[in-house]
Amino acid sequence: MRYDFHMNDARTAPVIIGIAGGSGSGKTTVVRRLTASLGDAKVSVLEHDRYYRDRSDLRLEERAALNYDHPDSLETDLLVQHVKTLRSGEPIQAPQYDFARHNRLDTFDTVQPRTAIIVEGILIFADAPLRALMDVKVFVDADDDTRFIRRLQRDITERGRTVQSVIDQYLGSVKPMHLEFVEPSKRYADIIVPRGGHNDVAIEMLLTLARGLVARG
Ligand SMILES: Nc1ncnc2c1ncn2[C@@H]1O[C@H](COP(=O)(O)OP(=O)(O)O)[C@@H](O)[C@H]1O
Ligand SMILES: O=c1ccn([C@@H]2O[C@H](COP(=O)(O)O)[C@@H](O)[C@H]2O)c(=O)[nH]1
Repeated sequence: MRYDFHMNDARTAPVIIGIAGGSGSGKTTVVRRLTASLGDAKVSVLEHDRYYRDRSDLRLEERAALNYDHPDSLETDLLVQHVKTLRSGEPIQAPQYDFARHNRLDTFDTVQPRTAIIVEGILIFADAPLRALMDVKVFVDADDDTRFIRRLQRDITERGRTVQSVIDQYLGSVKPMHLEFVEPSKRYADIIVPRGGHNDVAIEMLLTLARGLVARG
């Protein structure tokens, strides 16, 4: 079978796979399965989350009150530049982000150019220049209540939040921004994975596609 998408047949550039979906939908789970299937040596992952803007100008309480689900909260231009750099075969310095303190760290991770570049995040399909770089666009879907429950558990155990703060943030910004920006961006997906990161049939099909693309690289 031949996969054309919008890429050249004589591929030398890496295949760029976008994994989008609402918060708690299972994106990270899908990325892990792709990485395990293709092999660490062939895959680099760039999380859009790394590119939340630096707001050291604000106090922690002020940063905690910001809307982190609007596209303007992210430095997407820098991510676009980094994806282009990786595509041209050069490594990049990806920013590190501290979710507990809602701020960029002043340390970076070196990300190497590899055969497959996975770009992951809630808002990656909401940005036209970023979308244009992707060869395959996957949207991981899950019911809103399921996503909220997962987020509640994750934010309390991993991101230092209280139950009330997760509820307030969800109702104040996560849910309205999801409806305004994330859900409508699903229309750009080539593949939609229903029921999140543990949908074995859908994920197996995605892995077969990805292995085929990487083998051509
Ligand atoms: N289909 C599923 N059924 C049950 N738990 C799931 C499923 N998909 C993901 N999870 C769990 O839900 C949590 C959030 O998934 P994750 O992949 O981190 O979401 P995201 O990266 O989209 O925020 C994780 O603890 C993960 O193990
Ligand atoms: O400082 C921050 C930055 C982001 N968030 C929230 O993170 C999620 C996106 O992460 P997922 O892993 O996709 O859930 C987004 O909904 C932001 O609300 C934050 O709380 N604080």
